[in-house]
Amino acid sequence: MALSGAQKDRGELRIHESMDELKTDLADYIAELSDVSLKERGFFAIALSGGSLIGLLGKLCESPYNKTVDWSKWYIFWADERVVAKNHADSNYKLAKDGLLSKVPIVPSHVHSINDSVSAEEAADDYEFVIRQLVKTHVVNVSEINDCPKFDLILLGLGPDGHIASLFPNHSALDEREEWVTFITDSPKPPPERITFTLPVINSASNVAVVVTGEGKAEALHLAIDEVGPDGPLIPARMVQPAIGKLVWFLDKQAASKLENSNLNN
Ligand SMILES: O=C1O[C@H](COP(=O)(O)O)[C@@H](O)[C@H](O)[C@H]1O
Repeated sequence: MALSGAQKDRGELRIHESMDELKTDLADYIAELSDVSLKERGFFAIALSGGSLIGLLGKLCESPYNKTVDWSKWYIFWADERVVAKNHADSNYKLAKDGLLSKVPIVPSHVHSINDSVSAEEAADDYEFVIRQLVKTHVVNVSEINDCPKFDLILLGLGPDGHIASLFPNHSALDEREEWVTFITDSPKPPPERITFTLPVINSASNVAVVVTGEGKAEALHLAIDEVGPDGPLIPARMVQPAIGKLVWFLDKQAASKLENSNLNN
């Protein structure tokens, strides 16, 4: 049985007893958001991350989701991508293709991966251009409070250093306020060249889910969620603060083990 509760200003915490429970809850949550978006506006624009997240989405390829989800209306984006060839082991696209996209009937032209044949800077510019075109056709909604795209759902992982997408601690990319997609060439985690959604885009989404498992992320999760005082470190995950949208944390017990309030009850 999952523990669920709201943490003041830090969104909803869902702490799961087992990986199986977490995966089912995550699949239910995504399928439900997809239904709501399709009813409301006819499209579901979802941005994926890479890393361990994809392995946790596996239930979506299974019954009942593979039959009940209307995959034909899904539009896939990446909250961040490594600037490597699409068939490279480090590619977030490859990870998602192998683990999810090749197993469900998503329309190939709805899969918006980055241009892997140009520099990181050009890839970021190209990706932003693509999103701008899709905002014009309403495939991606636009925020009512700024001119940012409003993705129906952005799925994020969390690095042990507190990074989300490819926004790393103390990196100048965290200060980007104009661009929707930016690039870095000095990622502390290899590979060095990456593109990433900026904080304004992440915080303009209708829904943001951060999926975190394992003891190795417990300290970062504590710093992301608990009160750390004015002198505490401001890690990127703490800057995930949707302006209007809903923030949900999908956690296992190990990741939640350092939270001050991990015995949440509604
Ligand atoms: O490099 C990245 O790391 C984060 C976290 O990955 P994880 O394997 O520790 O879950 C991931 O969310 C991001 O998309 C990826 O590019």
